[in-house]
Amino acid sequence: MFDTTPQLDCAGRIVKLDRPRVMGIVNVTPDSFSDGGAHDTTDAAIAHALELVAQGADILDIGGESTRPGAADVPLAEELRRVIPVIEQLARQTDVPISIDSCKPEVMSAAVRAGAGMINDVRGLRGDGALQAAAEAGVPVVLMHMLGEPRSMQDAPAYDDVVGDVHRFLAERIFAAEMAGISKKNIVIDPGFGFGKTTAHNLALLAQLQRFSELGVPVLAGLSRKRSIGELTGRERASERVAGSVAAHLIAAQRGAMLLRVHDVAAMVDALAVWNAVSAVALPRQT
Ligand SMILES: Nc1nc2ncc(COP(=O)(O)OP(=O)(O)O)nc2c(=O)[nH]1
Repeated sequence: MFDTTPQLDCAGRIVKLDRPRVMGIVNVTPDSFSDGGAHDTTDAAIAHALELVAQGADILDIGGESTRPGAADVPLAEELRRVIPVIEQLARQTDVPISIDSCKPEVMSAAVRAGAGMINDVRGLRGDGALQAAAEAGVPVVLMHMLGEPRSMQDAPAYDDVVGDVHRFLAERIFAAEMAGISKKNIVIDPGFGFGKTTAHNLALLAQLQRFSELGVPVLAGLSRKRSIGELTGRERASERVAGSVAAHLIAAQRGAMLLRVHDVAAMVDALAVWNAVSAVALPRQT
């Protein structure tokens, strides 16, 4: 019997989308908003990545440049220095698919050559050469919505209709990716929580997340430890936003998200264990 379950083929490493999957965040940066400096050497990043695998991560997302509001650009050579050794060594130590979180086409290409099987671009492949690099890499891509640039995106974000505007943007990026030769089965979309959005905007996007599944590709949600979670819970410190982040990602899963991008993998895996068990319960037929 042919298995028709959707899946992502990440350079031979398969992510089955039969249930929400957990993407573990590995920031090889000194300044990431919630864990900057914690894993910013090759050895520390690899150790952290393997810990996330042990906690149940289905994908690892390796990033060498912070995208937090106000973040400075990282030069190409420095970003390559940060992420490529991690990906090369990690790919030999785990079978878990590896995603590269970068906007630079040269980093995307080098990362895939080094063993990455997914490209995650917070700019939705809008950079010069990014679509071509991703098409040539032939791996799944995550297209995310961002309003403006990290430096200024949170200054005063405004939309006529945030859900409609983000929906249109992502539909356009899917079209652009397909025109560049990227197969639709290799496309994931992401509304970009916190990337040029107020908490009200993020709540509208989460409340109506189901609408994005209309675009016919898997949806990724990334709310982990973000400022909006802090505002809603009163948790000033990012590391104290685990429960709020898990709650938000469960709501995202309930509204169609198939990939959940989180720092706190063990907590998310436990929450999904309960969610999956309830989802598997056969409901009495409505008479
Ligand atoms: N697809 C996707 N990628 C992302 N990359 C980075 C961040 C920001 O989180 P983090 O990586 O923890 O922080 P920083 O960018 O400061 O390293 N959020 C997303 C997201 O929501 N979706």
